[in-house]
Amino acid sequence: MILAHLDVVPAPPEGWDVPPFSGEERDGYIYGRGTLDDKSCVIGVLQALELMLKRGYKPKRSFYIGLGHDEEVSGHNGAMKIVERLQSRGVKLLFVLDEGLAVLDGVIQGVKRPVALIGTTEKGSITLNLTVNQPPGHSSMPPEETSIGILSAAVSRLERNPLPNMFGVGPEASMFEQLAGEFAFPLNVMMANLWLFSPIISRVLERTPSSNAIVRTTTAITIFNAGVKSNVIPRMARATVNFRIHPGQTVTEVLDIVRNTISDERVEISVLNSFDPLPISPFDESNFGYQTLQRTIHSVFSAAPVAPGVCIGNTDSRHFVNLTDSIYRFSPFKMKSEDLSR
Ligand SMILES: CCCCCCCC/C=C\CCCCCCCC(=O)N[C@@H](CCSC)C(=O)O
Repeated sequence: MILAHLDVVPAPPEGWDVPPFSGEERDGYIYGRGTLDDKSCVIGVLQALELMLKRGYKPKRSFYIGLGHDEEVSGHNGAMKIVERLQSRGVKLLFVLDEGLAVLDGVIQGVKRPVALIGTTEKGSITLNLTVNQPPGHSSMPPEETSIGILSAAVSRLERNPLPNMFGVGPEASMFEQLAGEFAFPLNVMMANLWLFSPIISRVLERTPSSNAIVRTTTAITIFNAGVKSNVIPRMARATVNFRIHPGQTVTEVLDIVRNTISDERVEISVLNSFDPLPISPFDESNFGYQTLQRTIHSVFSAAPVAPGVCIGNTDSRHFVNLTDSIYRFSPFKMKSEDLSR
């Protein structure tokens, strides 16, 4: 089954080089909200179908295409409905391919050649609302601590105390072991001997946001709200925090750590949504899905070695776990380090 999604996150009008829905082509790039996530995969799938139809191609086995329309808001009415329908028909899938990792070109420090990473698992996620309620008042007679001050301190504690570096206890270690030969000396030796060098490698990886994301559960403060008037101390302050959970941890473990870090009963913690990291899909030589994907990647990006990786973002494919144990996340485009912020 091949998945992609049509929806995009909202586009604020300001801050764009070109209008966000123009799809303008400039210097070899298509600009527009959702170009990478996930229009490129949608168009890739549709163009491939069109080409196969034109050529009268007859596939050896049947396959499904699933195009979701609400991936960015958890896929409740898209992917989840597709899964329900397939389950009601008793369908089992050989493998699922969805968006995800890509051909990384200069993204992994120390690796010269572009490398294709197939996401064989996906991080979990937990989103929390932190709320502080304190008596409101006039700014001329402020109390020692306000709802805003208490919440800011809690949020700051979360940022200053990241969750532990878990490198070596998760599947990201397999990625570095398989790519060891791509690094120059002495990194190649270190990557091939993680049993000895993982303490050093783990410290290096946490220095940049993209590699930090694969060694730990990350903490991102995404919404912060309080106050409506400059001379009024508000009753309520609220922040939303999103954690992406490393495959070696669970929602429950993360929640316990967060409670201990905040350690302030005035901060009410409520869970907006959560799910554990996804199971690791097989990537051995006998696995049909992984091997098919690897062969196909080689035929298009011939210079790129292929390795399994951890998808740091979430995809619709997580809803398919009861239909197959083989779920792969790969978007067929090259990504450079400057593209990571796009
Ligand atoms: C050693 C360095 C490795 C660095 C790896 C970084 C590679 C980054 C490449 C791709 C990014 C992955 C993106 C996956 C697709 C994410 C899609 C998405 O945004 N999904 C939403 C879903 C929301 S569901 C509530 C999300 O927020 O994750």
